[in-house]
Parts: sequence; structure tokens; C-alpha cells
Amino acid sequence: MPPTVSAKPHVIVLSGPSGSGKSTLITKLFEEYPTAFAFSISHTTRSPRSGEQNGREYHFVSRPDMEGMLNRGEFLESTEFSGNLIVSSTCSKKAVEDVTRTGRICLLDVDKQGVKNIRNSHLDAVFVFISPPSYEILEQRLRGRQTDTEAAIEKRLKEAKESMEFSKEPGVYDHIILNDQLDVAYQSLTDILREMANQAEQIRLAQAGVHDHPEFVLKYLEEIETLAENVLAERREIIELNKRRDKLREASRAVHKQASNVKTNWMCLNNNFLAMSTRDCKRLIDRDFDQINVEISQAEKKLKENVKKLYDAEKKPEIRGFNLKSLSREERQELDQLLEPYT
Ligand SMILES: Nc1ncnc2c1ncn2[C@@H]1O[C@H](COP(=O)(O)OP(=O)(O)OP(=O)(O)O)[C@@H](O)[C@H]1O
Repeated sequence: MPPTVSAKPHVIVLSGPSGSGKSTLITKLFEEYPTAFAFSISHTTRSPRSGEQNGREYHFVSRPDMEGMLNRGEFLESTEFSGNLIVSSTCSKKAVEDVTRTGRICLLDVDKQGVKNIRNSHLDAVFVFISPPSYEILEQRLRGRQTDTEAAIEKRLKEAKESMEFSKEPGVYDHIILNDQLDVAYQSLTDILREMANQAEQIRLAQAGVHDHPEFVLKYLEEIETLAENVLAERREIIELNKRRDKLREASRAVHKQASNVKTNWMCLNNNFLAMSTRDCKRLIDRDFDQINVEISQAEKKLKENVKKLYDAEKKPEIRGFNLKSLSREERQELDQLLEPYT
């Protein structure tokens, strides 16, 4: 029997000033969860551009049809570009349903008016505001992107002020994510969305009917295998780094233990033997030690992330346990001193 899960619609409304990093975060989200999220397809009264297909980039509709839909209240929000009489809607109710029915989480990237309209629409959604660290940094990012004219930047900055004020109103947003360090902001976003993404995965699995679609199972197993291989590779890397650190530790002990009148040591570097003063030897070993400690903590962090991805895919609960970290140079020196009488 395929798993049974509630098909509760999942919708995320993402909003924030232009340049606050919505697209950057969404791109990362699609990379990590390639199938869990999707945008709804908007309706527009403009004509298709070359290469655009009806129902893929947009639902292309006539102005009277669009007005009919607007009058019947079929849109959650809409925007009118008055100059050329084009009406675009980022989300018709049906377009949202088309996404959620497939078990995917529907992402809506809307401005503050869109947020207001959707809040009033009784749609069951999570509202997330992406905030830049400051107005000045927002300006720098908009300029750095090099996609807008000076006039467009001025307009975006003016609107940013309004939307940042709006975000402070109580009851509008469920979460406000400060996008200062991208990784930290992304982590906050995925903390909010992970549970929803996992549920969406289960809904899709249930709807795909695993018995009727063996290719779905195969794809899932391949995904698990790739994630498990990443975990193994990272573990191997940590073992190798630890071996190198043990060798350095031995070398450090040997240098510290030798008689005080020994001034020169032979160091083996990449198959070459070099004569070095004891001071330089110690300095080199300490530097390598610090470097390897950094590499080990980075590898351990990556291992944790890879294990988490694997567990997420397998729907296992998060592991909680010891948080082992490498000894600092000072801690190692103290330990060496303590162990001195026994070595
Ligand atoms: N945390 C960050 N640190 C530094 N630069 C960032 C960060 N987040 C995003 N950026 C950069 O800021 C610029 C604007 O980001 P992005 O295009 O994702 O914003 P946006 O909110 O999607 O804007 P729009 O609504 O106009 O599409 C991009 O050049 C992006 O690389």
C-alpha cells in the first residue's frame, strides 16, 4: 500500500524588497529540493514572446477572459500594468491548486499588495519576509547586481522602504528572515520549510503510486545511494585527515622531547629531507596542526550536513548526540605536558 498522508495544500508566500535575496534563496532551495517546490503559473493578457508556451511560462488569456476571471474572484492577487493594458496575476487559485495537487509546495513571490490580498483570501499559507541587513546594503546589492537602470534602482529603493515598514506590522508575516550571511539565512528558511518539504515528498510518493511506477522507486533509491556515498566520502576524508594529524602529533612530541642541545632537526617534506632549526620545526608543525584542525572541523561540518540530507531523504529523525570537535593548539600543548611523564 502506498503511504497515506493528508493532502493539505502547502503554500509559501515569500516577500521582501527587490534585492533582498529572494531569488538567490529560492535558487538554493531548488538545488537542494529539486522536486518539492514549484511556482504557480501566472496568467497574463500580453502576447507570448518567442519561445514562450501557453501553460508553461504563463497562461496567456484575452483581456475579456481575464476580466471575467477577475470579476468571478478567481485570483488571489493581480497587478495591472496600465500603460499597455496588460494584467498579470502571480497566482490564480486554480494555478496554486495545480501545484499543490501534485504534492509540491507552491511558492509565491509577491509584493506587499499581494501579501495583503492573499492574507485576506483565507488561503492556508506561510508568510515569510526576506529582509536585507540594512537599507545601505540593499542599495549596494541592487547596484552590484548590475541589472537595473538608475531610475529602476531609485524606484526599488523607495518601494523597499515601504515594504520594510509594512513587514513590521503585527500579524502580517509568520517569519522574518534577515539575509545578512547567505548560509545563515538559507538555514533559517530551510528550518521553516523542511517539515513541509518532507510532507510534500510523502504526498508525491503516495500519489505516484509506487507499485504502478517502479521508475519512481528506482529514482528514489538512486537519490539515497548518492547521498549515502557523499556521507561515506566525507567519513573517509576525516579518517585520512586524522591520520595526518596523528603523524603531526608524533612529530611534535619527538621535537619537544629531544635534548635541549639539539639545534637542528631533519624534517621530511614531500620525500625531501630538510635540515631545520628546532624553532622553525616547532613553528611548522604548529602551523600544519592548526591548518589540519580547520580542515577537520570543515569536514565534520560537511559530514553533519550530508548525514542530515540523507536522513531527511530517508525520513529518519535528526541525529542528536555528541558534538566532538578537535583540540585547539593550547589544549593540545596542555595535554602533551600532562602526558609527558608517561611517554
Ligand atoms: N546574503 C547575501 N550576501 C551578499 N549578497 C547577496 C546576499 N543575498 C543576495 N545577494 C546578492 O544580492 C543581489 C540581489 O539578490 P536577488 O536577485 O536574489 O534579490 P531578489 O530579492 O530576488 O530581487 P528581485 O525581487 O528584484 O528579483 C544579487 O546580486 C545576489 O547575488
